[in-house]
Amino acid sequence: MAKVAIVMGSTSDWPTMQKAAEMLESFGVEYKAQVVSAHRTPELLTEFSKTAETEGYSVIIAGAGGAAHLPGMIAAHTHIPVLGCPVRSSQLNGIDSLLSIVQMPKGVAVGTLAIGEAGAANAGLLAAQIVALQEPAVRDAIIAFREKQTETVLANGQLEL
Ligand SMILES: Nc1c(C(=O)O)ncn1[C@@H]1O[C@H](COP(=O)(O)O)[C@@H](O)[C@H]1O
Repeated sequence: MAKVAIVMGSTSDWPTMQKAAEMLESFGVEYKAQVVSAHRTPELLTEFSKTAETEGYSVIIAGAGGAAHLPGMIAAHTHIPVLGCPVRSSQLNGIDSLLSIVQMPKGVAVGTLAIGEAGAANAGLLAAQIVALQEPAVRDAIIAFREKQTETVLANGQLEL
């Protein structure tokens, strides 16, 4: 089965990025999580990005906060799709992370998700949807998840006002 890489700039990002991991687990998608920083471990970033394909990854989820150059720098080194997760920062509440990730120059793409845990969860969902193009079992699990979600919302929406 295709693997998903979850990388993050710091261990402090894990509570957010864990939401991506949980989503992938719920669909039975194999993943590996690790810390890689464009700023603090630049050589590891280059090695990780250049070997991602031979390591069997088909999607990379990259989360970082503040000056969040990680997703863009990974995308610069590989053609594998990169999903960028802006982690909420303490100073600017994640607006800095979002703007750092989303404003890529034409020709190098990062698919940017929303700030924080919901965005990270959706990165896991989107990565699973990409994997599902080749994996019928994952496709079935995603369809079942969406149907159950719709049923729950409809059931909970019966308010007596
Ligand atoms: N934005 C980046 C990068 C990068 O983009 O390469 N490396 C670390 N960081 C971010 O710095 C924040 C604070 O990190 P610490 O909590 O370790 O001080 C984290 O949100 C991390 O993603």
